[in-house]
Amino acid sequence: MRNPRAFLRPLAVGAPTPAAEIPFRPSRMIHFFDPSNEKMKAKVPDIAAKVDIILGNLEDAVKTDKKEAARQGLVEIAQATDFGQTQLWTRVNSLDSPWVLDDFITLVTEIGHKLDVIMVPKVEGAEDIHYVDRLLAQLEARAGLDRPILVHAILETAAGVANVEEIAAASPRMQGISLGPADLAASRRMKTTRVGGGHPGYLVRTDPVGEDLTEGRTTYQQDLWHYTIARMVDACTANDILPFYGPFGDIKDVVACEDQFRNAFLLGCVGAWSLHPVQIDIAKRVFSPTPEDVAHAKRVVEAMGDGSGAVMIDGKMEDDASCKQCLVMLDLAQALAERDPELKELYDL
Ligand SMILES: CC(C)(COP(=O)(O)OP(=O)(O)OC[C@H]1O[C@@H](n2cnc3c(N)ncnc32)[C@H](O)[C@@H]1OP(=O)(O)O)[C@@H](O)C(=O)NCCC(=O)NCCSC(=O)C[C@](C)(O)C(=O)O
Ligand SMILES: [Mg+2]
Repeated sequence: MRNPRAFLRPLAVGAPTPAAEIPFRPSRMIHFFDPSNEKMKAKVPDIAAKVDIILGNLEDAVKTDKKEAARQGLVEIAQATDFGQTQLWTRVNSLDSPWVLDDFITLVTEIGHKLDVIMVPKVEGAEDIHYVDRLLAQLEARAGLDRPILVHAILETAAGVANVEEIAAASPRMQGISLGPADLAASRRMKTTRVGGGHPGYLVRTDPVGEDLTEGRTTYQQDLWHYTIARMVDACTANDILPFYGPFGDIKDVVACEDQFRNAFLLGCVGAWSLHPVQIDIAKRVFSPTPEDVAHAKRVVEAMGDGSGAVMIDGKMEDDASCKQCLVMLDLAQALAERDPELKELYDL
Protein backbone atom coordinates (compact mmCIF):
# COMPACT_ATOMS: atom_id res chain seq x y z
CA MET A 1 0.00 0.00 0.00
CA ARG A 2 1.20 3.52 -0.79
CA ASN A 3 1.26 5.87 2.18
CA PRO A 4 -1.73 8.25 2.27
CA ARG A 5 0.38 11.30 1.32
CA ALA A 6 1.72 9.53 -1.79
CA PHE A 7 -1.70 8.40 -2.98
CA LEU A 8 -2.27 11.43 -5.19
CA ARG A 9 1.25 11.63 -6.63
CA PRO A 10 1.74 10.70 -10.30
CA LEU A 11 3.25 7.23 -10.77
CA ALA A 12 5.54 8.33 -13.61
CA VAL A 13 7.54 11.48 -14.28
CA GLY A 14 5.45 13.76 -16.49
CA ALA A 15 2.16 11.89 -15.93
CA PRO A 16 -0.92 13.95 -15.01
CA THR A 17 -1.75 14.33 -11.31
CA PRO A 18 -4.39 11.80 -10.24
CA ALA A 19 -7.88 13.19 -9.61
CA ALA A 20 -8.83 13.61 -5.95
CA GLU A 21 -12.53 13.08 -6.73
CA ILE A 22 -14.36 10.89 -9.23
CA PRO A 23 -16.72 13.25 -11.02
CA PHE A 24 -20.33 12.08 -11.17
CA ARG A 25 -21.51 12.26 -14.76
CA PRO A 26 -24.81 10.71 -15.91
CA SER A 27 -23.94 7.04 -16.42
CA ARG A 28 -27.25 5.25 -16.86
CA MET A 29 -26.03 2.93 -19.58
CA ILE A 30 -22.67 1.75 -20.87
CA HIS A 31 -23.47 0.84 -24.47
CA PHE A 32 -21.23 -1.93 -25.83
CA PHE A 33 -20.25 -2.21 -29.48
CA ASP A 34 -17.73 -4.32 -31.34
CA PRO A 35 -15.39 -1.98 -33.27
CA SER A 36 -14.48 -4.81 -35.69
CA ASN A 37 -18.12 -5.10 -36.78
CA GLU A 38 -18.70 -2.69 -39.68
CA LYS A 39 -22.48 -2.57 -39.18
CA MET A 40 -22.17 -1.65 -35.51
CA LYS A 41 -19.35 0.78 -36.24
CA ALA A 42 -21.54 2.67 -38.71
CA LYS A 43 -24.19 3.17 -36.01
CA VAL A 44 -21.80 4.62 -33.42
CA PRO A 45 -22.29 8.37 -34.12
CA ASP A 46 -26.10 8.01 -33.87
CA ILE A 47 -25.99 5.77 -30.80
CA ALA A 48 -23.39 7.95 -29.06
CA ALA A 49 -25.82 10.87 -29.22
CA LYS A 50 -28.43 8.81 -27.31
CA VAL A 51 -26.37 7.18 -24.54
CA ASP A 52 -24.44 8.39 -21.51
CA ILE A 53 -21.43 6.13 -22.16
CA ILE A 54 -20.35 4.38 -25.35
CA LEU A 55 -17.81 1.57 -25.01
CA GLY A 56 -15.66 -0.02 -27.70
CA ASN A 57 -15.30 -3.62 -26.57
CA LEU A 58 -12.06 -5.45 -27.34
CA GLU A 59 -12.46 -8.44 -24.98
CA ASP A 60 -14.96 -11.32 -24.90
CA ALA A 61 -17.57 -11.25 -27.73
CA VAL A 62 -14.85 -10.13 -30.18
CA LYS A 63 -13.50 -13.06 -32.19
CA THR A 64 -9.84 -13.97 -31.70
CA ASP A 65 -8.99 -13.25 -35.33
CA LYS A 66 -10.66 -9.81 -35.04
CA LYS A 67 -8.74 -8.52 -31.99
CA GLU A 68 -6.37 -6.29 -33.98
CA ALA A 69 -9.19 -5.09 -36.25
CA ALA A 70 -11.30 -4.16 -33.21
CA ARG A 71 -8.44 -2.18 -31.66
CA GLN A 72 -7.77 -0.36 -34.93
CA GLY A 73 -11.50 0.17 -35.53
CA LEU A 74 -11.83 1.85 -32.14
CA VAL A 75 -8.91 4.17 -32.90
CA GLU A 76 -10.55 5.17 -36.20
CA ILE A 77 -13.99 5.77 -34.68
CA ALA A 78 -12.58 7.76 -31.77
CA GLN A 79 -10.53 9.96 -34.08
CA ALA A 80 -13.45 10.57 -36.46
CA THR A 81 -16.26 11.17 -33.96
CA ASP A 82 -17.20 14.12 -31.78
CA PHE A 83 -18.77 12.44 -28.76
CA GLY A 84 -20.09 15.67 -27.21
CA GLN A 85 -21.07 15.07 -23.57
CA THR A 86 -21.08 11.29 -24.05
CA GLN A 87 -18.21 9.47 -22.37
CA LEU A 88 -15.98 7.22 -24.46
CA TRP A 89 -14.83 4.04 -22.71
CA THR A 90 -13.13 0.87 -23.83
CA ARG A 91 -12.92 -2.64 -22.39
CA VAL A 92 -9.42 -3.98 -22.98
CA ASN A 93 -8.51 -7.66 -23.07
CA SER A 94 -7.77 -9.43 -19.81
CA LEU A 95 -4.40 -8.87 -18.15
CA ASP A 96 -3.24 -12.44 -18.87
CA SER A 97 -4.08 -12.25 -22.59
CA PRO A 98 -1.62 -11.78 -25.47
CA TRP A 99 -3.42 -8.60 -26.66
CA VAL A 100 -3.70 -6.40 -23.61
CA LEU A 101 -0.27 -4.75 -23.71
CA ASP A 102 -0.87 -3.58 -27.28
CA ASP A 103 -4.40 -2.50 -26.32
CA PHE A 104 -2.99 -0.16 -23.66
CA ILE A 105 -0.07 1.12 -25.75
CA THR A 106 -2.13 1.80 -28.89
CA LEU A 107 -5.20 3.28 -27.22
CA VAL A 108 -3.41 5.60 -24.80
CA THR A 109 -0.99 6.76 -27.47
CA GLU A 110 -3.51 7.25 -30.28
CA ILE A 111 -6.75 8.25 -28.54
CA GLY A 112 -5.79 8.75 -24.87
CA HIS A 113 -7.00 12.37 -25.02
CA LYS A 114 -10.50 11.14 -25.92
CA LEU A 115 -10.79 8.13 -23.61
CA ASP A 116 -12.51 8.75 -20.29
CA VAL A 117 -12.32 5.28 -18.75
CA ILE A 118 -10.63 1.94 -19.42
CA MET A 119 -12.59 -1.07 -18.21
CA VAL A 120 -10.38 -3.92 -17.02
CA PRO A 121 -11.94 -7.39 -17.01
CA LYS A 122 -11.44 -10.24 -14.54
CA VAL A 123 -9.75 -8.12 -11.86
CA GLU A 124 -8.76 -10.41 -9.00
CA GLY A 125 -7.15 -8.08 -6.49
CA ALA A 126 -5.47 -4.72 -5.87
CA GLU A 127 -2.29 -5.98 -7.58
CA ASP A 128 -4.07 -5.98 -10.96
CA ILE A 129 -5.09 -2.34 -10.50
CA HIS A 130 -1.57 -1.38 -9.33
CA TYR A 131 -0.11 -2.86 -12.51
CA VAL A 132 -2.57 -0.95 -14.73
CA ASP A 133 -2.08 2.23 -12.68
CA ARG A 134 1.69 2.38 -13.23
CA LEU A 135 1.50 1.34 -16.87
CA LEU A 136 -1.11 4.00 -17.64
CA ALA A 137 1.00 6.66 -15.91
CA GLN A 138 4.01 5.75 -18.07
CA LEU A 139 1.93 5.81 -21.26
CA GLU A 140 0.14 9.04 -20.33
CA ALA A 141 3.50 10.74 -19.69
CA ARG A 142 4.84 9.58 -23.05
CA ALA A 143 1.66 10.70 -24.86
CA GLY A 144 1.74 14.09 -23.10
CA LEU A 145 -1.78 13.71 -21.71
CA ASP A 146 -2.92 16.38 -19.28
CA ARG A 147 -5.70 14.45 -17.53
CA PRO A 148 -5.57 10.92 -16.10
CA ILE A 149 -7.57 8.12 -17.72
CA LEU A 150 -9.78 6.45 -15.12
CA VAL A 151 -10.09 2.71 -14.51
CA HIS A 152 -13.23 0.58 -14.10
CA ALA A 153 -12.96 -3.02 -12.84
CA ILE A 154 -15.29 -5.89 -13.67
CA LEU A 155 -16.17 -8.12 -10.75
CA GLU A 156 -16.24 -11.51 -12.40
CA THR A 157 -14.13 -13.94 -10.42
CA ALA A 158 -14.58 -15.40 -6.96
CA ALA A 159 -11.22 -13.87 -5.96
CA GLY A 160 -12.38 -10.47 -7.22
CA VAL A 161 -15.48 -10.63 -5.03
CA ALA A 162 -13.42 -11.75 -2.02
CA ASN A 163 -11.11 -8.74 -2.59
CA VAL A 164 -13.67 -6.18 -3.79
CA GLU A 165 -13.02 -3.67 -1.00
CA GLU A 166 -9.27 -3.53 -1.70
CA ILE A 167 -9.90 -3.31 -5.46
CA ALA A 168 -12.20 -0.30 -4.96
CA ALA A 169 -9.53 1.43 -2.85
CA ALA A 170 -6.50 0.43 -4.93
CA SER A 171 -5.92 3.66 -6.86
CA PRO A 172 -7.26 7.20 -7.27
CA ARG A 173 -7.95 6.13 -10.87
CA MET A 174 -10.68 3.74 -9.75
CA GLN A 175 -13.89 5.13 -11.24
CA GLY A 176 -16.23 2.23 -10.53
CA ILE A 177 -16.98 -1.48 -10.69
CA SER A 178 -19.47 -3.54 -12.74
CA LEU A 179 -20.85 -6.99 -12.03
CA GLY A 180 -19.85 -9.59 -14.65
CA PRO A 181 -22.39 -12.35 -13.94
CA ALA A 182 -21.34 -14.80 -16.68
CA ASP A 183 -17.65 -15.14 -15.87
CA LEU A 184 -18.45 -14.90 -12.16
CA ALA A 185 -20.91 -17.79 -12.42
CA ALA A 186 -18.25 -19.86 -14.20
CA SER A 187 -15.54 -18.91 -11.71
CA ARG A 188 -17.77 -19.83 -8.75
CA ARG A 189 -18.97 -23.02 -10.47
CA MET A 190 -22.56 -21.80 -10.15
CA LYS A 191 -24.90 -24.05 -12.15
CA THR A 192 -26.53 -21.40 -14.31
CA THR A 193 -25.77 -20.91 -17.98
CA ARG A 194 -27.47 -17.50 -18.26
CA VAL A 195 -25.81 -14.08 -18.65
CA GLY A 196 -27.31 -12.32 -15.61
CA GLY A 197 -30.90 -12.45 -14.42
CA GLY A 198 -32.62 -14.95 -12.14
CA HIS A 199 -33.10 -18.69 -12.28
CA PRO A 200 -36.41 -20.47 -11.63
CA GLY A 201 -34.65 -23.15 -9.58
CA TYR A 202 -33.31 -20.69 -7.01
CA LEU A 203 -36.31 -20.30 -4.74
CA VAL A 204 -37.86 -20.59 -1.30
CA ARG A 205 -41.14 -22.42 -0.61
CA THR A 206 -43.82 -21.93 2.03
CA ASP A 207 -44.35 -24.68 4.65
CA PRO A 208 -46.61 -27.69 3.86
CA VAL A 209 -50.26 -27.23 4.80
CA GLY A 210 -51.01 -30.86 5.67
CA GLU A 211 -49.62 -34.28 4.85
CA ASP A 212 -49.28 -33.49 1.13
CA LEU A 213 -45.85 -31.94 0.54
CA THR A 214 -46.67 -30.83 -3.00
CA GLU A 215 -50.07 -29.05 -2.77
CA GLY A 216 -50.70 -25.41 -1.87
CA ARG A 217 -47.11 -24.36 -1.31
CA THR A 218 -46.21 -21.06 -2.92
CA THR A 219 -42.67 -20.61 -4.17
CA TYR A 220 -40.79 -17.34 -4.54
CA GLN A 221 -37.89 -16.99 -6.92
CA GLN A 222 -34.85 -15.44 -5.24
CA ASP A 223 -32.22 -13.10 -6.66
CA LEU A 224 -28.97 -14.93 -7.43
CA TRP A 225 -27.03 -11.64 -7.54
CA HIS A 226 -28.27 -9.85 -4.46
CA TYR A 227 -25.29 -10.61 -2.24
CA THR A 228 -22.70 -9.69 -4.84
CA ILE A 229 -24.40 -6.48 -5.97
CA ALA A 230 -24.95 -5.31 -2.39
CA ARG A 231 -21.33 -6.03 -1.49
CA MET A 232 -20.09 -4.25 -4.63
CA VAL A 233 -22.29 -1.21 -3.87
CA ASP A 234 -20.87 -0.98 -0.34
CA ALA A 235 -17.26 -1.35 -1.55
CA CYS A 236 -17.79 1.34 -4.20
CA THR A 237 -19.70 3.89 -2.19
CA ALA A 238 -17.37 3.47 0.81
CA ASN A 239 -14.60 4.56 -1.56
CA ASP A 240 -16.57 7.30 -3.39
CA ILE A 241 -16.63 5.41 -6.69
CA LEU A 242 -19.58 4.21 -8.79
CA PRO A 243 -21.23 0.75 -8.87
CA PHE A 244 -22.89 -0.60 -12.05
CA TYR A 245 -24.91 -3.69 -12.86
CA GLY A 246 -23.39 -5.43 -15.92
CA PRO A 247 -25.01 -7.26 -18.86
CA PHE A 248 -28.42 -8.91 -19.25
CA GLY A 249 -27.98 -11.51 -21.96
CA ASP A 250 -31.61 -12.35 -22.77
CA ILE A 251 -32.06 -9.53 -25.26
CA LYS A 252 -35.62 -10.65 -26.19
CA ASP A 253 -36.84 -10.58 -22.57
CA VAL A 254 -37.09 -6.82 -22.15
CA VAL A 255 -39.36 -7.26 -19.13
CA ALA A 256 -36.92 -9.31 -17.03
CA CYS A 257 -34.10 -7.02 -18.17
CA GLU A 258 -36.01 -4.06 -16.76
CA ASP A 259 -36.56 -5.94 -13.48
CA GLN A 260 -32.88 -6.79 -13.15
CA PHE A 261 -31.84 -3.20 -13.92
CA ARG A 262 -34.39 -1.82 -11.43
CA ASN A 263 -33.20 -4.12 -8.63
CA ALA A 264 -29.69 -2.77 -9.22
CA PHE A 265 -30.95 0.85 -9.30
CA LEU A 266 -32.82 0.40 -6.02
CA LEU A 267 -29.75 -1.16 -4.38
CA GLY A 268 -27.57 1.83 -5.37
CA CYS A 269 -26.12 1.14 -8.84
CA VAL A 270 -25.87 4.17 -11.14
CA GLY A 271 -26.28 2.29 -14.43
CA ALA A 272 -26.10 -0.98 -16.37
CA TRP A 273 -24.69 -2.21 -19.67
CA SER A 274 -26.70 -2.17 -22.89
CA LEU A 275 -25.62 -4.90 -25.27
CA HIS A 276 -28.24 -4.22 -27.93
CA PRO A 277 -29.98 -0.98 -28.97
CA VAL A 278 -33.24 -2.26 -27.44
CA GLN A 279 -31.69 -2.11 -23.94
CA ILE A 280 -30.75 1.59 -24.16
CA ASP A 281 -34.21 2.95 -23.40
CA ILE A 282 -34.74 0.38 -20.66
CA ALA A 283 -31.65 1.64 -18.85
CA LYS A 284 -32.59 5.27 -19.45
CA ARG A 285 -36.05 4.67 -17.97
CA VAL A 286 -34.88 2.65 -14.99
CA PHE A 287 -31.85 4.67 -13.92
CA SER A 288 -33.66 8.03 -14.09
CA PRO A 289 -35.81 8.62 -10.98
CA THR A 290 -39.54 8.89 -11.69
CA PRO A 291 -41.07 12.41 -11.69
CA GLU A 292 -43.22 11.26 -8.73
CA ASP A 293 -40.13 10.32 -6.69
CA VAL A 294 -38.51 13.66 -7.54
CA ALA A 295 -41.66 15.61 -6.59
CA HIS A 296 -41.87 13.73 -3.28
CA ALA A 297 -38.17 14.36 -2.57
CA LYS A 298 -38.68 18.09 -3.23
CA ARG A 299 -41.63 18.22 -0.83
CA VAL A 300 -39.68 16.52 1.95
CA VAL A 301 -36.58 18.70 1.51
CA GLU A 302 -38.71 21.87 1.50
CA ALA A 303 -40.67 20.75 4.58
CA MET A 304 -37.48 19.83 6.45
CA GLY A 305 -35.94 23.32 6.16
CA ASP A 306 -32.39 23.00 7.55
CA GLY A 307 -32.70 19.20 7.35
CA SER A 308 -33.08 18.56 11.10
CA GLY A 309 -36.06 17.56 13.23
CA ALA A 310 -39.09 15.49 12.22
CA VAL A 311 -42.26 16.26 10.25
CA MET A 312 -45.29 14.28 9.11
CA ILE A 313 -46.05 14.20 5.35
CA ASP A 314 -49.01 12.14 4.05
CA GLY A 315 -49.05 10.19 7.30
CA LYS A 316 -45.35 9.31 7.17
CA MET A 317 -42.59 10.45 9.47
CA GLU A 318 -39.73 12.27 7.75
CA ASP A 319 -36.51 13.21 9.54
CA ASP A 320 -32.83 13.98 8.97
CA ALA A 321 -32.17 10.54 7.48
CA SER A 322 -35.12 10.41 5.09
CA CYS A 323 -34.25 13.98 4.08
CA LYS A 324 -30.78 12.71 3.11
CA GLN A 325 -32.41 9.94 1.03
CA CYS A 326 -34.43 12.62 -0.74
CA LEU A 327 -31.29 14.68 -1.38
CA VAL A 328 -29.70 11.63 -3.07
CA MET A 329 -32.73 11.48 -5.37
CA LEU A 330 -32.63 15.23 -6.07
CA ASP A 331 -28.88 15.29 -6.76
CA LEU A 332 -29.32 12.56 -9.35
CA ALA A 333 -32.36 14.29 -10.86
CA GLN A 334 -30.41 17.55 -11.10
CA ALA A 335 -27.44 15.89 -12.84
CA LEU A 336 -29.76 14.15 -15.32
CA ALA A 337 -31.79 17.30 -15.94
CA GLU A 338 -28.61 19.11 -16.95
CA ARG A 339 -27.98 16.41 -19.55
CA ASP A 340 -31.54 15.83 -20.75
CA PRO A 341 -33.97 18.74 -21.43
CA GLU A 342 -36.95 16.34 -21.45
CA LEU A 343 -36.17 15.22 -17.89
CA LYS A 344 -35.57 18.82 -16.83
CA GLU A 345 -39.14 19.60 -17.81
CA LEU A 346 -40.58 16.41 -16.27
CA TYR A 347 -38.75 17.06 -13.00
CA ASP A 348 -39.64 20.75 -13.07
CA LEU A 349 -36.05 21.66 -12.12
C1 LIG B 1 -26.22 -9.89 -29.15
C2 LIG B 1 -25.85 -9.52 -30.56
C3 LIG B 1 -24.86 -10.53 -31.12
C4 LIG B 1 -27.13 -9.50 -31.39
O1 LIG B 1 -26.80 -8.98 -32.68
P1 LIG B 1 -27.75 -9.26 -33.92
O2 LIG B 1 -27.18 -8.55 -35.10
O3 LIG B 1 -28.01 -10.72 -34.04
O4 LIG B 1 -29.10 -8.55 -33.43
P2 LIG B 1 -30.23 -7.84 -34.27
O5 LIG B 1 -31.40 -7.69 -33.36
O6 LIG B 1 -30.45 -8.53 -35.56
O7 LIG B 1 -29.61 -6.40 -34.55
C5 LIG B 1 -30.39 -5.37 -35.10
C6 LIG B 1 -29.47 -4.28 -35.60
O8 LIG B 1 -28.82 -3.66 -34.49
C7 LIG B 1 -27.41 -3.74 -34.65
N1 LIG B 1 -26.83 -3.94 -33.33
C8 LIG B 1 -26.94 -5.03 -32.55
N2 LIG B 1 -26.28 -4.84 -31.42
C9 LIG B 1 -25.71 -3.60 -31.47
C10 LIG B 1 -24.92 -2.86 -30.60
N3 LIG B 1 -24.52 -3.38 -29.43
N4 LIG B 1 -24.54 -1.63 -30.94
C11 LIG B 1 -24.93 -1.12 -32.13
N5 LIG B 1 -25.68 -1.79 -33.03
C12 LIG B 1 -26.08 -3.02 -32.69
C13 LIG B 1 -27.18 -4.91 -35.59
O9 LIG B 1 -25.93 -4.77 -36.23
C14 LIG B 1 -28.36 -4.81 -36.50
O10 LIG B 1 -28.09 -3.81 -37.47
P3 LIG B 1 -28.86 -3.78 -38.91
O11 LIG B 1 -30.29 -3.45 -38.61
O12 LIG B 1 -28.17 -2.69 -39.68
O13 LIG B 1 -28.70 -5.16 -39.50
C15 LIG B 1 -25.27 -8.08 -30.62
O14 LIG B 1 -26.23 -7.18 -30.12
C16 LIG B 1 -23.96 -7.89 -29.88
O15 LIG B 1 -22.94 -8.40 -30.31
N6 LIG B 1 -23.97 -7.10 -28.79
C17 LIG B 1 -22.78 -6.85 -28.01
C18 LIG B 1 -22.37 -8.10 -27.25
C19 LIG B 1 -21.26 -7.81 -26.30
O16 LIG B 1 -20.62 -6.77 -26.33
N7 LIG B 1 -20.99 -8.75 -25.39
C20 LIG B 1 -19.96 -8.57 -24.40
C21 LIG B 1 -20.47 -7.91 -23.17
S1 LIG B 1 -21.26 -9.02 -22.03
C22 LIG B 1 -19.95 -9.83 -21.32
O17 LIG B 1 -18.85 -9.72 -21.76
C23 LIG B 1 -20.21 -10.68 -20.12
C24 LIG B 1 -19.29 -10.33 -18.94
C25 LIG B 1 -19.63 -9.05 -18.28
O18 LIG B 1 -17.96 -10.28 -19.31
C26 LIG B 1 -19.53 -11.41 -17.93
O19 LIG B 1 -20.57 -11.48 -17.34
O20 LIG B 1 -18.55 -12.20 -17.71
MG1 LIG C 1 -16.70 -11.60 -18.65
